[in-house]
Amino acid sequence: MSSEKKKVAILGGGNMGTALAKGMVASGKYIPADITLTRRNLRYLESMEKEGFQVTTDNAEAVAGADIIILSILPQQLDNVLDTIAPSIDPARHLFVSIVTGVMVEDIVQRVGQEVQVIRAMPNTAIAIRESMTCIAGSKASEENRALVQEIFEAVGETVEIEEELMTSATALCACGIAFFLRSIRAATQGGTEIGFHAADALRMAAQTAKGAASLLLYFQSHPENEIDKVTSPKGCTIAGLNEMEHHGFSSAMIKGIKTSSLKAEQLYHKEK
Ligand SMILES: NC(=O)C1=CN([C@@H]2O[C@H](COP(=O)(O)OP(=O)(O)OC[C@H]3O[C@@H](n4cnc5c(N)ncnc54)[C@H](OP(=O)(O)O)[C@@H]3O)[C@@H](O)[C@H]2O)C=CC1
Ligand SMILES: O=C(O)[C@@H]1CCC=N1
Repeated sequence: MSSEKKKVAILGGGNMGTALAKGMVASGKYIPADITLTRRNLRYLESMEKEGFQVTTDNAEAVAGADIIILSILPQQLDNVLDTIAPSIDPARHLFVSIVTGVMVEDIVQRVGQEVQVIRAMPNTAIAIRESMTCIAGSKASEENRALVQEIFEAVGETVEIEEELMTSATALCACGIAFFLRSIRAATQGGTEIGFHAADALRMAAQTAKGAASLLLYFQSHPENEIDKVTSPKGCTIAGLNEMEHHGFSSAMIKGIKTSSLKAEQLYHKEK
């Protein structure tokens, strides 16, 4: 069966669940009626319902009507949801995709049955505009199901297949990474405002500059230092500013932040057990 024909239940229609649903529809491979979103407070899904998505508070009912179940609740909400849906799971039909941070495939199958196929995916919020970097791990799933999940996420951005043991690292680098790069754009905006631009103009200028920097790397497939070397004129203002940032720990702060996020991601589910 091709992915277009599959019915999807997204359990946890919050930030990621709704962004993923919108991205899937924007890809043209799904229509809103194919996708059911669940959450306890349906008031927040009214706009999705108006767009034609199915919405319900009943996770078991959503599972019963779907082929692909996407877990998009918080780590601390997972056990409760899995226990509720366990009786409705048909391992021959259902494919589970978990985007829940810090939860291993083994954690899920231990709760719902070893025969259930589970693939982990770690997208980021750019999935809403089909620009996600999604890391996928599911070496125990069938090739057909892995291809299916890859197809879903390739329609909403770039994908890379990784070993599951690297999933928390992927979370820090790519999912949390959106916030890290956004904060650096905000900082650039603050600098731009201090040197003369209105904040809104500075933000637009900084965001397009950041997009240009990332695009250079992706287009030329080059190393950042190659591109930096082209900007830093001898005795110039770029190297003066860059070195000042490094004296204040710019690279070090990013590296330490990513390591801290990765450690935290690892503890989100297991620490509370
Ligand atoms: N935000 C991000 O950038 C990324 C997040 N992730 C992971 O994705 C998952 C979701 O994150 P995010 O969307 O940001 O979190 P949100 O808190 O925005 O979404 C979680 C949703 O789950 C719903 N929920 C809670 N309990 C239940 C339940 N029993 N049944 C159905 N729905 C329920 C909540 O709604 P209500 O309270 O109304 O029930 C809420 O809307 C997390 O595990 C996170 O770690 C992964 C990649 C990126
Ligand atoms: O902050 C979090 O825990 C989630 C996981 C990755 C992005 N947001």
